[in-house]
Amino acid sequence: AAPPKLITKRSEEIFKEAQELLPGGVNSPVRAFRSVGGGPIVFDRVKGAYCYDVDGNKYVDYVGSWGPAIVGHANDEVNEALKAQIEKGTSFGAPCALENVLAKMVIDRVPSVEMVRFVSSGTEACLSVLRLMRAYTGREKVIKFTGCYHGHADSFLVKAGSGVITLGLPDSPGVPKSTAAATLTATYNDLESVKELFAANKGEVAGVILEPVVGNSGFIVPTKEFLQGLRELCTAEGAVLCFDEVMTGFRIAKGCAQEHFGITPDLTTMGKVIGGGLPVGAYGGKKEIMKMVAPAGPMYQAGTLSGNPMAMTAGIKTLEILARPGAYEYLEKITARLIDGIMSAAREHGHEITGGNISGMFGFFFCKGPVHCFEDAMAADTAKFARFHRAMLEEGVYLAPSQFEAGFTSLAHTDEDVDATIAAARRVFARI
Ligand SMILES: Cc1ncc(COP(=O)(O)O)c(CN[C@@H](CN)CCC(=O)O)c1O
Repeated sequence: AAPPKLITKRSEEIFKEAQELLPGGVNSPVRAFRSVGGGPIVFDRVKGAYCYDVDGNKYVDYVGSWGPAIVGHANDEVNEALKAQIEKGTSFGAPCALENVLAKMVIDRVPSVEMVRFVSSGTEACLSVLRLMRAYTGREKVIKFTGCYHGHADSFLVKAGSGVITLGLPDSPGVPKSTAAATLTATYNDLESVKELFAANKGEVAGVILEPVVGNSGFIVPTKEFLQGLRELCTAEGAVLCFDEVMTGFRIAKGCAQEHFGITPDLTTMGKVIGGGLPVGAYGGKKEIMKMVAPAGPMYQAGTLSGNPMAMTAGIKTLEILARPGAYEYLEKITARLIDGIMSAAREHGHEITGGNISGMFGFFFCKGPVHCFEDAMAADTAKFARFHRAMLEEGVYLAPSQFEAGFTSLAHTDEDVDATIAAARRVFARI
């Protein structure tokens, strides 16, 4: 059957103008659709599981603003709470009780986090935690993993995963060689590669940072042995273990990926979900380490809008909704059905595919698999992914515009949405 005709005239006009105003026409690279081709869809509004573009088209949205929209876009309860707060002002630049409320909710849910500092993005949380690892240990080197992305601070743009890899730039221009030199890169799910780095840099490694479930090379799950091994290695080497839970936090489980796998990091970074769609990042962990942070301790870190009452309000309401009975069971049920349906549809039409989900985070690769690390993910047929992405847009399904990104569901996605998506995938796999 011929694909439905998708009218995107207004999107094209707006994006054309944007390209004269914003680098690449966007304020974040992945939004430009460069790795899937075709022009991006310009959103007019979002609600629940759906996004609506400026040409009046409606899509089931599996990006959800890259994670924050876990209780559904423009959730009525979140909006009500924000409307009430806005009357009291959007930013104080002074202490506010709401910061204590969200901090207590985070600390209650994540036992390894005894103290937390709010910032305004995941990048800010990760660059702060890097400085904290170094301040706490007095060491300078850090170990990260190929294909993991921790925001765009200089030290992390060394074989970063999201964005940089999608744009095919393994190292970003502008990152000083001296800075990059202090970042060691290992292979995900490969404990030997980490041991080698520790051995080659004896006593110099401040810490190890990783995505405890990778979302920035596509969806890649760690083995429990890998996480357990990292935990033991860091303890033995006197290095700090940091889980970057900006994407996995409060999505993989109520207590984050660290609860799901039963492994306890020393520090955790968070973002996305805890802002409920407003700008929030956070880093936290053992009091002994967090007490290094100014003004309690000597490590400086600050932010004008850190902990602002609007962002705290959205985060508080979002975590409240997620704490209701059955929330995570629901995310697991609909997301497992979605990814199983997509993979069955692919196989029915002879397409190689591998993938999976944990709770409301999922992903798939167009290759035989299994995919244990970024190097494995590079086998994926990205040209096929691009065709699939565009064809699914024509069917009214909005997927992450890169093979090297994960997908996200929400409490607003229904069985009907999932069934419609699987039916669309079946039609598309028959013709791509
Ligand atoms: C594990 C992890 N750590 C840190 C970050 C950076 O967070 P932000 O600075 O974008 O809030 C992210 C941001 N994720 C990307 C999605 N690949 C955000 C989308 C974008 O870059 O536009 C992340 O996934």
